[in-house]
Amino acid sequence: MNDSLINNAALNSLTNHKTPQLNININISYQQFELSIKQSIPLNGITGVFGHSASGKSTLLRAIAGLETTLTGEITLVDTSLVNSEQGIYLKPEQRQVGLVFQNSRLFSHLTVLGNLEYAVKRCKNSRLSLAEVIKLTELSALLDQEVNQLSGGQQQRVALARAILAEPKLLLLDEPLSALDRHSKTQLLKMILNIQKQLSLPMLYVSHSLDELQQVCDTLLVLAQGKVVSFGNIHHVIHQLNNNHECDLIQQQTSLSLPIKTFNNGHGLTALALNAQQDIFLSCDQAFEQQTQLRCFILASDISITLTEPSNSSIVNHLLGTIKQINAQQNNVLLTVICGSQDFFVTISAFSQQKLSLTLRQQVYLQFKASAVRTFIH
Ligand SMILES: Nc1ncnc2c1ncn2[C@@H]1O[C@H](COP(=O)(O)OP(=O)(O)OP(=O)(O)O)[C@@H](O)[C@H]1O
Repeated sequence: MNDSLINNAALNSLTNHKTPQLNININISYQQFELSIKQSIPLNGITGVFGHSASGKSTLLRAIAGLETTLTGEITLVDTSLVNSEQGIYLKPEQRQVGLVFQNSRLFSHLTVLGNLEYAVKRCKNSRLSLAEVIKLTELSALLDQEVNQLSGGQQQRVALARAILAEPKLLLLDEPLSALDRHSKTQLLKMILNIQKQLSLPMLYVSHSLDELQQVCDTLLVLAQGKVVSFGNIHHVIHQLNNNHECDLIQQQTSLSLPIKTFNNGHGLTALALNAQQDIFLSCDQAFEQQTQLRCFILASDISITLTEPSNSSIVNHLLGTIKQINAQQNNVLLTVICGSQDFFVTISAFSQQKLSLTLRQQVYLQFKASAVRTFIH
């Protein structure tokens, strides 16, 4: 494990003792693969689980859900011991109060939507949530009489989500729930998942290959490589740490932001986000921003360029004054970390341009990027 990538300050604030935790300390050995995870995860909001293929993401979720029988160690969910191999504790999946939604929805194909949901209600021992409430949250009221095999992939995933929620889990595990869907359905379901998380205060662990998806909905990110944790903490901090991690080669280098919306529409189709008291960031306006006060967005490091003087005759709308904090050589490119106010921005330029502009540490520069370079995945 690369300890330098674990963001200790962020970790301490996240693992505040008042927040209930999922404590994991487990080993799983397959012939060709070993998973070795020791991590406390605060049970608030959505925690993303990210990593290359075969890094152990699904194995971790399966271990928490009780579907991996060969593990040793401990898993504690709040104050319930799910696994303690020394004490011989190994709760069955149905005893864990952990819900699981997979990539394919695994519904009962011989039942209608309502039949699938009623089955979940019958199996649930609690009754905090009403069926009507869950149908509303998952927007299934128009589909109740339909056979599930007549539904689209996105509709089936909504039924799977509803069924998992109806079991009233303490933790919901989502394993690539959107990977088979088109972008429109992904956006719709991501919004729904966010809303459900907030309405029910239901903590979630969300596995995805797509950093764009995770960046939009997760508060915390856990990054795995070869069965081990390489990074954990606040989503923006972790993404920024990964920018400088050559070995991982996991992400497109980027600046990840959550910013307040200052002006929804400036009259020219641009939305202004408040970076700080002096500086705004403009992006193309979307009707959905009108409902929001805060926006998650990201800017690829390759979409930002550097000038030494403030551009006054440019069509590019975003110009930010900043100071070079770090210069990281990467083959023919350099990754610059430039601090603007208190926000780090990441910029890749060619080594040739760095030489041409004689860029050095602590130098003041202007960053420039188009409104269209400020990206959002869902609104
Ligand atoms: N039952 C098993 N027996 C042997 N090896 C297994 C078993 N289950 C998983 N593995 C191995 O464990 C490794 C991790 O698999 P896992 O499915 O957890 O990865 P992942 O990060 O979820 O990958 P992907 O993103 O491709 O779904 C893989 O090399 C896989 O072959």
